[in-house]
Amino acid sequence: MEEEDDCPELVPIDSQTSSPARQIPVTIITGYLGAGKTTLLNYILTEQHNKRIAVILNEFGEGSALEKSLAVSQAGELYEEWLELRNGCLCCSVKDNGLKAIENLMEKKGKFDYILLETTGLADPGAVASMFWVDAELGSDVYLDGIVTVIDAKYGLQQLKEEKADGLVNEAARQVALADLTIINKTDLVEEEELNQVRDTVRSVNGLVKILETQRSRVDLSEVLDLHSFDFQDGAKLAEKLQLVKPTRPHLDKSILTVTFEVPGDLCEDALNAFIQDLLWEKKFCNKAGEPMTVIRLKGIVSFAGKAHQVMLQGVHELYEFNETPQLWEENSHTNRLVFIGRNLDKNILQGIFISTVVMNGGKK
Ligand SMILES: Nc1nc2c(ncn2[C@@H]2O[C@H](COP(=O)(O)OP(=O)(O)OP(=O)(O)O)[C@@H](O)[C@H]2O)c(=O)[nH]1
Ligand SMILES: [Zn+2]
Repeated sequence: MEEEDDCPELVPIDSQTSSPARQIPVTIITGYLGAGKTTLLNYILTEQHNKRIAVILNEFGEGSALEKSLAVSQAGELYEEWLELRNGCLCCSVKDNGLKAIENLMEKKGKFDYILLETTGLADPGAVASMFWVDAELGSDVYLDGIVTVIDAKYGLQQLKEEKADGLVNEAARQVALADLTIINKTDLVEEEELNQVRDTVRSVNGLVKILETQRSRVDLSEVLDLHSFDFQDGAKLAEKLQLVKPTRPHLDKSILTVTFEVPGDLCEDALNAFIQDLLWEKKFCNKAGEPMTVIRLKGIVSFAGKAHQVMLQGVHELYEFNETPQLWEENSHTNRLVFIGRNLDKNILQGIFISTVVMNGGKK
């Protein structure tokens, strides 16, 4: 988000003043136009009766000063709340009004157990995800549980392949790149062969993502809710997952893909900050063709010199953070694992820069 720069500095609120209430998970449901997002929401609402679920049928990301509604469902009843997204910087507008609206609503209607947020088909879920993430540090009532991307089995491939003018990132592919879970929906409309192509293409973009296949978005709810995708308490789970990631081969032109590498040793924290900022913010690193590498999603488990615990690295767009996990390193087996999802990524170049600038002693023992 270019607008980021215009945001006022946020000052941490004294966390002592707010009671240490349980945080409420937010799942972002995204996906291209007509893929089946609303169908999924409705399915979850009818299936899930034990949770008080708030649904934000919102068009965050469109950026215009329109009135937006916030629908809350409880035991089959639907409340609707209107909120106004004032003009101005998108991230501030979404952050201030979106989060405030949720918090106001909770004050009025009591706490929810869960929040589902449907973005518009063309929205960049990264921008929406950022609002919850940034606020987490400020002691927000809510936290981001995961990003779910619904894909149309029939038109998904075409949508993923569409080339954007001026080399802009294809929105459908970006949604897949950011997803923690993808749901390939409308499988009734395609033959096996076509479905395989969609699945392979999704996998080619995102080597980490879990893929489900559905009709009418009917999923096992336990596979969609409470993913804890950003939960650093669960560092072991991410470490395990990262080990299984395979680098992907591009299926699409100008495509987004996943690269991953494993490097032994300890890292210098300042150097890692510099590396990530050069990569995410400055776009300083280029592939062999001289095109700047663009990272949309970043995950890792790393070892900082002098720290006994494993550290989780998470990045969405231009935001990233490190968090110490409860996991301790085993003696002499400090292995840094990183996964990058983005465009124009060249694994060898990236790994080379990483080893020479971030790993202590340039990776030499
Ligand atoms: N054949 C078929 N149609 C489906 C399936 N799932 C949803 N649909 C239909 O596809 C259309 C779009 O579904 P929605 O759930 O509204 O999709 P959406 O992603 O919310 O759409 P937008 O909000 O407009 O971007 C509706 O007419 C659904 O009834 C499916 O599995 N098979
Ligand atoms: Zn919809």
